[in-house]
Amino acid sequence: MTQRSSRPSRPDRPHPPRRRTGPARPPVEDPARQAALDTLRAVRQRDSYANLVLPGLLRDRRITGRDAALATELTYGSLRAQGLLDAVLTSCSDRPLSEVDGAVLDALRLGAYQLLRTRVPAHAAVASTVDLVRAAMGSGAAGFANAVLRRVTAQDEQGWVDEVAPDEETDPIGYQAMANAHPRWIAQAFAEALGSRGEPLRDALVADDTRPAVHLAARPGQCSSDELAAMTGGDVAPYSPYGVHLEPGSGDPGDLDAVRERLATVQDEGSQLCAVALTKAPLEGPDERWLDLCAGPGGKAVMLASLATLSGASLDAVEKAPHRADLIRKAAGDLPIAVHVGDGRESGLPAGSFDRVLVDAPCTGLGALRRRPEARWRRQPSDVAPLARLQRELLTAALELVRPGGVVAYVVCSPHLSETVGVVADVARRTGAERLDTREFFPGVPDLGDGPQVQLWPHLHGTDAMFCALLRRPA
Ligand SMILES: C[S@@+](CC[C@H](N)C(=O)[O-])C[C@H]1O[C@@H](n2cnc3c(N)ncnc32)[C@H](O)[C@@H]1O
Repeated sequence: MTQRSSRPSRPDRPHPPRRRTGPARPPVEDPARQAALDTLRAVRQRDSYANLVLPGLLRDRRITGRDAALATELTYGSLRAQGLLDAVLTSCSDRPLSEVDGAVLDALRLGAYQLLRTRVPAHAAVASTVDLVRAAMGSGAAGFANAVLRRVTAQDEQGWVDEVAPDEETDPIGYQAMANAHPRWIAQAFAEALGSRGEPLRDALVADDTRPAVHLAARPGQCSSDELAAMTGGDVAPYSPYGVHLEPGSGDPGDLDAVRERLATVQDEGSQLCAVALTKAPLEGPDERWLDLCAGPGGKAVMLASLATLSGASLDAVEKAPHRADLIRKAAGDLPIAVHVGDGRESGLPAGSFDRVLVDAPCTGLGALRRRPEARWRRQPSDVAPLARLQRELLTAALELVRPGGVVAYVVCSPHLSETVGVVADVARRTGAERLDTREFFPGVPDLGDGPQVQLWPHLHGTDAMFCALLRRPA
């Protein structure tokens, strides 16, 4: 049980300034924090993706080495932890954060993150944040930031969690959600998928809150995982026959020779396993035509096309968004992939004409939150139902496009039951498709539960939380 700390009496809560006071100073000499702050602003104002904005900023400003590493840690960390940071900052401010200027709030989050979750000394975290605020907003805002952050220093992270989280005994999911900086509804969805509220949920949320390794996939037929590991200094992955892991923060993997020369792609090991599983299910009769029904930007299509080429099959790829179809063509290079721009639900491709079909359906992406720092606070519970409807329709279309006896892999990067077993059970019932024991096609991978589907987890497998179910169209 969590003991709630009795809070020491505090000085009056600081009031945020209503408007700028005093002249702004020239930019501070703190390129790492300035880059982090500018990225937070882009994410807040323009709904940008931090992992697209920050690398560009670092490149343009020629920020490298330790400064680049610090900027990355502070940016991604502040975004991941936003809900927890905001709960703490709310406790330290006399008015709702919605009334605090957005630029000041970005800086406060950056400062609070340093205080609660890094080893940056408290005085440096406060002073550097106050400098950033002064440079951008003037001395009134700087005074407000200083007062709020000084109050944050009153406790460490655990102390604040005990204060702002729901009681662990009466609301274990709410407590774990706050302690591990996840929205409650996502922690609830994880708990339902895990069938547990206790240790497994905590382990899953902790792993989801940790910066992941970069995963590479050696291109089948071009390079082995041993060769790729030797070329990149990485480690051969534990489960995927093509996988290599690189340390988190090993730089932009797009700069690696192996990636530039198309010997490897950047791809989560879980995605590799799902694509390979589709190719392993036994088939009676021809095995010549494969289809990727939701293919952009082409990660799994490249893996499938490489394997298809080795086994004498061909790959068609459907993608609804034209710019993502272009990405497939670009990723394919000289691999023969027939790319079709269109809706997978009515692709116009002949029914019953494919031997294997992948449906890597659009989803909430709750399984890849560790790779998209801001995503967990953007997604809403109301996103789930329309996606689940689309997923059912796409899976139904796939079972029409595959020939009798052919195999469909339904894959999502989410453990949410409405997107996973809910979709598969419903479509299998309505179409009469046979659900295969998918675990057989993930050889050597432990902790796959009772089947027949496979749910991977960051805390168990070191992969994104990918879901995969193989179905066979009745002969
Ligand atoms: C999860 S992503 C696929 C990732 C891809 N398989 C890979 O490994 O790189 C889902 C893709 O489906 C596309 N999509 C969304 N609705 C679609 C539809 N109705 N038909 C076909 N593609 C669709 C999205 O644009 C997105 O590119």
